[in-house]
Amino acid sequence: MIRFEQVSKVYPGGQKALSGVSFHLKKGEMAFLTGHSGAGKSTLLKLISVIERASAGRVSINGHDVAQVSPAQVPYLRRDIGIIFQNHQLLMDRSVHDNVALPLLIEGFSQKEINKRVSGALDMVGLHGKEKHNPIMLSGGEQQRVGIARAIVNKPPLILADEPTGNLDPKLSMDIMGLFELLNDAGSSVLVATHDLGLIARMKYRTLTLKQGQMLFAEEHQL
Ligand SMILES: Nc1ncnc2c1ncn2[C@@H]1O[C@H](COP(=O)(O)OP(=O)(O)OP(=O)(O)O)[C@@H](O)[C@H]1O
Repeated sequence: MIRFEQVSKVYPGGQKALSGVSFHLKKGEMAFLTGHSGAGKSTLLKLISVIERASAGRVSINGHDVAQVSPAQVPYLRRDIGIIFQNHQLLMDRSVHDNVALPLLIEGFSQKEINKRVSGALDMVGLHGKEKHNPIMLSGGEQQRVGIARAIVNKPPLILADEPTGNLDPKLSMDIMGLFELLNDAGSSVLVATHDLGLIARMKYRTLTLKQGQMLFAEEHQL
């Protein structure tokens, strides 16, 4: 599904974020991505979602080299990726319903289908009944869950989550991880970047570890 071959990223200004990173996330696999603050986790997710481009090496999704994807094609590639950002990136002047509906509107679903799916996604993240609220009226953890509902509402084949449980208490964190497991069981590939070693320890998934931009462990089966 996702393959990195000797990928490096240097930001304009010379900040080296990734060096010679190689790994393969298989179709239907769920894995964690960990490492200290600044190790390059967000950068790695941004290269997959083509928010940033690699400085060297090859990033491919389903066998397609993303370097060949033109800026005009990027939105089509992103339709298949549910991205959960650290800072939610919600539209604060729109309702919770409108925020979650966004990926479905872009795909041209009918209003009836949109309402059904939005309601289902909000149920899944425990925000039933908050449709009409404005995100500004919600707590940080609730806003995070709106971002999660938006990322999963169109059941994308790939889910990328950057610290998805950062603002959530342990119970809610496990519920959200359970939700990712459900989506994984239904066929989505899932990559979760997190500092939360406790969370990783509780769940038996492969862990990709970054240290100062280099991949330390990317074994196929690490239990
Ligand atoms: N847009 C940018 N411009 C310049 N440098 C950047 C940019 N984004 C990230 N960096 C740098 O790249 C390195 C890796 O950052 P990245 O955000 O990928 O780390 P991270 O592992 O996700 O950290 P955190 O856990 O704190 O979110 C850091 O040294 C950071 O300062």
